[in-house]
Amino acid sequence: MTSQKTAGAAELHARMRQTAPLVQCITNYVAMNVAANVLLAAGASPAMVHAEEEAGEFARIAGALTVNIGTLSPGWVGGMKTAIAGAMAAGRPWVLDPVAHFATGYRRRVAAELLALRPTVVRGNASEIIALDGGVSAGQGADAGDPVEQAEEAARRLSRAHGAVVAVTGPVDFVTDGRRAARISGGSALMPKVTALGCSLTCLVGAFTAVAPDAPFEATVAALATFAAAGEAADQGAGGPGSFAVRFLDALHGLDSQALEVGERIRPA
Ligand SMILES: Nc1ncnc2c1ncn2[C@@H]1O[C@H](COP(=O)(O)OP(=O)(O)O)[C@@H](O)[C@H]1O
Ligand SMILES: Cc1ncsc1CCOP(=O)(O)O
Ligand SMILES: [Mg+2]
Repeated sequence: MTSQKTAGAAELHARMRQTAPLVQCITNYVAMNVAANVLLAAGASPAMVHAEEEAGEFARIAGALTVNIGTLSPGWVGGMKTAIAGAMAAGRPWVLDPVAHFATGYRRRVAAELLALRPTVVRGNASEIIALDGGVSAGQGADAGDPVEQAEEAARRLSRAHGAVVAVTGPVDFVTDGRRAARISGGSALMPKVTALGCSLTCLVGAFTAVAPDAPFEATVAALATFAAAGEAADQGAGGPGSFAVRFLDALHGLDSQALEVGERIRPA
C-alpha cells in the first residue's frame, strides 16, 4: 500500500477554490445570508436547503453538509436529521455547530440527538464545547463566556468519545482529532463583534471537508487558518464591526493560499 502525504492548509485552500465545492448549509435565520456570502467569497458554493421534504435528497449531491441549531424549531430538526441520513448514506462529511445548546432543555436535547448521529466535525466556541462535554460553562447565549484553553480537555474527551474532529474557536483556536491537536492564531478582536461569523466558519469547515473527506482534521485546520488569515488582513484599517465585515469578505476573496501557513499561524499542540 502506498502512503500518501497529507495536504497542507495552503494546498487544501487552493483545491477548495479550484473545485468550488457545493455545501449544503442548514444554518440559522441570522446566519443564512452572512454564511452564503462568506462561502462565495472564500470560493465555495453554498446552498441553504433545510426542508424535510428535500434535505435528504439534496445531501446526496452536496460535497458536505453543515448543521447549526441557532434558531431551532421542530420542522427544522426533521430536515436536519433527514439531511444527516442522506449525507451519511452518500459517504459525505457533516459538521455540527451546537449554538448555545446549553441554554434550554429543547436545545440540549436536540444537540445531544445530533451528536449521537456521529458528526465528522464539531465546531463551537469554548462555552459550547465545555457544556457539550457535560461541564459547567459561563456562556449564556450565542457568545462565548469562557477562554479557549479551558475547553481544550473537553474537546479532546469529546473527540475520543464521538469519533469527531472537535474545533474550539476564539482568540486562538484549538482543534483535535483525539490523537493530534493544533492551535491556530490570527484573526481579529472584531470578529466576535460581527454576528454569525462562527456559524459561517462552520459552513466553511464543510467546504474544506468536501475537498478532503478523508482528512477532516487537516480540512478543519485549513478552514480555521483561512478565517485567521482573512481576519488579520481585514483588521488593518477597519474602523469597527461594520467596515470590518465588508473588509473580511474582500479579504476572503483576495486571500493568497500561502497566507494560511505564514509564520507560527498553525502550531502543533
Ligand atoms: N478575540 C479574537 N481574536 C481573533 N479572532 C477571534 C477572536 N474571537 C473570535 N475570533 C475568531 O472568530 C471566528 C468565530 O469564532 P467564535 O467567535 O469563537 O465563534 P462563535 O461566533 O460561534 O462564538 C473564528 O475564526 C475565531 O478564530
Ligand atoms: C445571535 C444568534 N441568535 C441565534 S443564532 C445567532 C447567531 C450566532 O452566530 P455566531 O455563533 O456565529 O456568533
Ligand atoms: Mg457560534
